[in-house]
Amino acid sequence: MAAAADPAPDPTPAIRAALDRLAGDMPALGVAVSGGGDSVALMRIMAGWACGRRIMVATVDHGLRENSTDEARQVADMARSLGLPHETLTWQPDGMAGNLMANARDARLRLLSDWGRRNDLAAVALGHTADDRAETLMMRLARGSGIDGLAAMAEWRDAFGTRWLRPMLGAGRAELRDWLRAQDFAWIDDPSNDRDEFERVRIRKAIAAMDLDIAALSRAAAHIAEARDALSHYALLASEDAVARNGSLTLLRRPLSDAPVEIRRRLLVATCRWITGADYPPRRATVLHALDAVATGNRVTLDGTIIEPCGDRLRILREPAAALRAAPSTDGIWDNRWKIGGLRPGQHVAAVGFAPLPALNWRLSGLRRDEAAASPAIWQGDRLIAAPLLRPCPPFRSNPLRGPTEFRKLVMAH
Ligand SMILES: Nc1ncnc2c1ncn2[C@@H]1O[C@H](COP(=O)(O)OP(=O)(O)OP(=O)(O)O)[C@@H](O)[C@H]1O
Repeated sequence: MAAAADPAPDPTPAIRAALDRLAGDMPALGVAVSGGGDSVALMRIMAGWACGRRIMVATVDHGLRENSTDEARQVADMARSLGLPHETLTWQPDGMAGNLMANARDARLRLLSDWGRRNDLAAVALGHTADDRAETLMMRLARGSGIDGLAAMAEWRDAFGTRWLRPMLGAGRAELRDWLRAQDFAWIDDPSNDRDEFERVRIRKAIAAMDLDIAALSRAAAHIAEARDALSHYALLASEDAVARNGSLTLLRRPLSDAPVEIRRRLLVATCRWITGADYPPRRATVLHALDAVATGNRVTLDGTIIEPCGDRLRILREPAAALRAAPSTDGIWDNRWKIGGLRPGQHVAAVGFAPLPALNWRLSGLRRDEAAASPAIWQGDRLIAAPLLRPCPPFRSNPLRGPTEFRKLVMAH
């Protein structure tokens, strides 16, 4: 008599435990489901785990494959059968410039993030697995990435204004598919997962050819992530005296210059992102170059900011040229830095600029000239109505979008 095949191991208890750890007290959560095996498994596991929590499902239709609309509909049907509300979010690529996959991923995260905000979701869960983490680690090793890159895929991350959760990093892709098969649950196979022109597919095949242990690679990435978190804590300590004012930041030079280069790099990146609101850090080589210049007492520009040694301090402010390039705003959110209240129809926010400064007597504001030039002003056509940072002018109100808490978050960001 043939021996009965071993039942597929059940990956769900570990994933439910990860969900408890990452999202235990969140009342409402989203799950992003492409229809592939991993995210379908996650949706099914979350439906069973919900226990009174509101779980919503979204699929992004990139329109990049012929049947993408039909696939989104299939996911909607699966969600409905689990009693979960589903929404399809449509991406309209504006041209095909740049790296299509990276553009599609960023667009996907932005659409999902807006969806999460509209629906009051505390976080959105993604279906990345131990295989994804292992592949990312290998890709980044091959590119010579720094520690943040090698920390490949954390269990949670804040980006695009949303908290993303990855509760399945402890589970393997094959294990999840075995589980789905054993339960008779369907999923959609994406043919591009087999196309050699994608770096990830080539790496996946290389890992298989070398018979590398996915779980061990994934654990290595987790260890690197722990080391990265320790560095972030050290950086936070070195920046304890940071002062945020009028959209600029001042750091003490001493703890900075005494710190190892990686700590200084992390601080400069956090500072830059705090000022500009950029989703991604400036390139490593550019940051290291800026650090060298600053160490020798020079003023440099970095990614739309000015970094300036000033006695025992380092000041980082918005570069006026970058502020002048920022799109004029009619809703009050300007240059990804300021929220201006009290705008009337026909008025917009744009940089103060240099020309009108004498009329505003900017010296009374205590701001420096370049700081004043990069600050927000209310314009009617080409007439400057008010510059709230230079002189308070009700009914206009100005609030920076980020304060000291956001700075600390950015130092710890991954
Ligand atoms: N089109 C999409 N719509 C919604 N979520 C998506 C979409 N594509 C990817 N995701 C989310 O991002 C995660 C990682 O994306 P990735 O491209 O690695 O997955 P995938 O190959 O599409 O398949 P799978 O769903 O099996 O993870 C997915 O698990 C899913 O949570």
